Amino acid sequence: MLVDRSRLHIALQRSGRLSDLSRDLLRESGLRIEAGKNSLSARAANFPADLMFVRDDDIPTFVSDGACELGIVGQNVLEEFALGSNERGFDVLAELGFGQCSLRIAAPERLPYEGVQSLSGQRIATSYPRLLRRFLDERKVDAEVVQMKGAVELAPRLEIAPYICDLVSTGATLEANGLRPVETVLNSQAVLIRTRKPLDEEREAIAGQLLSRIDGVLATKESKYIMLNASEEALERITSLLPGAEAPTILPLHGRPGHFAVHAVCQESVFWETLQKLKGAGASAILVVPIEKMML
Ligand SMILES: Nc1ncnc2c1ncn2[C@@H]1O[C@H](COP(=O)(O)OP(=O)(O)OP(=O)(O)O)[C@@H](O)[C@H]1O
Ligand SMILES: O=P(O)(O)OC[C@H]1O[C@H](OP(=O)(O)OP(=O)(O)O)[C@H](O)[C@@H]1O
Ligand SMILES: [Mg+2]
Repeated sequence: MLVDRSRLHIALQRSGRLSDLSRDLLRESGLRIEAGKNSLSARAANFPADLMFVRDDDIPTFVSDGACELGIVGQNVLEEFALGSNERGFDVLAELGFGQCSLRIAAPERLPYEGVQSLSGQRIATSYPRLLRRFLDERKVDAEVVQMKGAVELAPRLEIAPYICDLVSTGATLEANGLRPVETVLNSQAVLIRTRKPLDEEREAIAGQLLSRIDGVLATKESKYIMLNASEEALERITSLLPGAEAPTILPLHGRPGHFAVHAVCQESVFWETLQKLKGAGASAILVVPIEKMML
């Protein structure tokens, strides 16, 4: 079947750390996706979008070429790709808050390390040669970059290179291989990207619809709806304590003159400390409830 250009094409990782979370985000945005683990593509049953399940390394190319209008990929893969191309063919639309990891240089536990100059004249194994080279150049360190496709943590044991530069999140893989992180090259998370190639009017409208739903999903993840009661004198202090709430609604409480209900959408995390401060400022009957959907 040829590509249906009346639909939107979204490139997602087929199988790996970002796969389930990318699909979840689209599902939360209302797309009904019925695809088995082995499918290479899927049609959203209730939205004019087709999902393409590919290797994450291919996503920046597909989106830059316009083969897929949108894609979800880690900043690490995206920036490595961008450093190797003359023109930027994509725009980053949103940071998605999952797939957090860092590209870090690590050294064997037994090797002393006294800052980046310790890397001078040394070999460093990595799957991210361009990001690593940029890091070294910016610090005027002359080291040899050895490229590996995977299992980079094995390089010191195999005497391929004493240092490595690879993705780290918990640090468990480094520790299991007798390594410790010494430098951070890039902090990364999954991002939503779109092609810079112009879309026709119809697909621009479909993309706009999906993007506003995704914005809504991302906003609700952090947001909470707060309700509380307070006396008139305490209102100013209490509203100033509400995190990320712009214009709270203030309603008189029936049968309690001088007392009000305050309702607000807080677009930042609401911690126990905040609730304690609100209580200390005179708030009572404080309720914090999750928000299911939001369209800004
Ligand atoms: N330990 C980690 N914790 C959190 N996120 C990670 C971690 N390792 C990698 N990631 C993020 O998830 C992305 C995908 O990682 P994964 O290991 O599934 O990639 P891959 O093996 O290259 O997969 P593919 O088969 O698609 O090429 C990485 O590019 C990075 O953005
Ligand atoms: O700091 P940690 O939590 O231990 O995570 C780090 C590991 O995660 C990634 O590999 P992954 O497990 O995704 O396998 P891969 O080799 O297939 O990329 C990365 O390449 C590290 O090896
Ligand atoms: Mg890959």
